[in-house]
Amino acid sequence: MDILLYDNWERKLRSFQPLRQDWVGLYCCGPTVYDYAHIGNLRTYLFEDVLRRTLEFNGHTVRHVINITDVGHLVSDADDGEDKMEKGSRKAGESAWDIAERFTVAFKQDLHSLNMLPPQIWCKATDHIAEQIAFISTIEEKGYTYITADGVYFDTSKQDNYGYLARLNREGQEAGKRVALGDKRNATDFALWKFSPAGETRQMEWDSPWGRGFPGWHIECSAMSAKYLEPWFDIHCGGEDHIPIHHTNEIAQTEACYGTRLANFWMHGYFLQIDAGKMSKSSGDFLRLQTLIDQRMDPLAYRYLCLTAHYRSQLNFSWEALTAAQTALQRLRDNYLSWAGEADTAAEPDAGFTERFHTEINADLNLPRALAVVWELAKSSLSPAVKKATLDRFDLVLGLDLQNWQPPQQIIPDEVHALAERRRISRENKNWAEADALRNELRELGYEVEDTAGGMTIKPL
Ligand SMILES: Nc1ncnc2c1ncn2[C@@H]1O[C@H](COP(=O)(O)OP(=O)(O)OP(=O)(O)O)[C@@H](O)[C@H]1O
Ligand SMILES: [Zn+2]
Repeated sequence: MDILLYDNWERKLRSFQPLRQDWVGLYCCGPTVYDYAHIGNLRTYLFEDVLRRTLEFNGHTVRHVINITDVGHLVSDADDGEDKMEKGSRKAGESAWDIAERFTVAFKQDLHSLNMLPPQIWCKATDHIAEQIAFISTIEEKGYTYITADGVYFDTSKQDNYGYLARLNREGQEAGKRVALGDKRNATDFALWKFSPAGETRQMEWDSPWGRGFPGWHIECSAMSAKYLEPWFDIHCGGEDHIPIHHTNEIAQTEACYGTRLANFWMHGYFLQIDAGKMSKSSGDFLRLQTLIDQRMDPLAYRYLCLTAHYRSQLNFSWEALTAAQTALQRLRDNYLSWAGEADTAAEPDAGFTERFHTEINADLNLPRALAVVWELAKSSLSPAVKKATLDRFDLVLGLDLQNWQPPQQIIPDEVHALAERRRISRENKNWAEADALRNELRELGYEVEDTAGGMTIKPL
């Protein structure tokens, strides 16, 4: 079945055809690890996870790469200001290397809690300084760079189609920003390598042919995607904010270096909003996955919530919407569990429902409509065994981990524990009448004690 995906380069739905027979290259711009990820960032990774699962559902083998930006992403996307890592390090009172490690671990844990498939390749910017320097050297040899007092810059006027992804109006930008150009030749020029500030030692800095310093933010993605995929690969993803600067500049670099525009498809996840504004790490006021868990929300309820909105529309977060998602997820789990309990034989997924679900996910990941198919399946008159088998198949894409869900263990009140303990002591003292009376008292409270070789267990009746 054809897969239609919205390609932001051509600004239209295109039929997806892999560039190679053996794998599909999928590169997703990763987090800048100066703080915890917020649930907005995680929405983008959830969209990418569903994309990967959809490709796999269609029989493709995906080579999925996520990078970790642990150096070079400046506070301003216009290559000004402090490195977010150095700033985060000061705020946390820890070294930049330590916060990078700590927030990378936390990020991977978040992906795991949301049941995202780990990429085959994780790669971090600071492990690939040599590759980035080599990349810049090639661009320099090809005549696309110039050097200013603070770094090596990419001269965007050398490329006729610079900014095509974002449909940038370059003349307008030049006119508007001329005053703030500094040493840059064009408003859209960007840093490939920044020099360490004179007289200062940064925590993260390296020698290079141009001087001691650190790579610009965009070069890591061009260098690492070429290394782990190819200079020209299938699908490149990120959040919608990456379109005008980060992805535009990645394309410029790769085109200058290899003469290809990096990826065949450019796909972007739209923002999670809060109070009608973008949820943002830099604003300091954001919700983490842990914040939701602290409010007794299941991380997979957030996954469900994200599935209810198309990735190309913004989603406004509210606690009401999350609670509704948690209720819906729980209903689905209860349904699934009851089918699993009734199904005495294994069955094949229903072909008609599977085809409809497949059609929706292949229509540019229309998960809201795919979820509607799920609920129709739940209400259908199919046998429990077939419903379960069909939903198992769908869950390969939904990623709600239905198979592994267990009803939470009931919490046994202290009073019941205390009675059971008294009964244990009565038995130890061979006071059988008292032990029996206590057993009856426990039954009246709705609990059964069982004496086992290893002690006793208490179960609700
Ligand atoms: N509110 C949001 N909703 C969805 N995706 C987002 C949101 N904010 C950022 N993203 C995406 O999350 C991914 C990780 O971004 P990154 O860690 O670089 O965030 P950041 O730019 O440092 O943080 P912020 O923009 O929140 O200050 C990127 O693909 C980015 O486009
Ligand atoms: Zn990137």
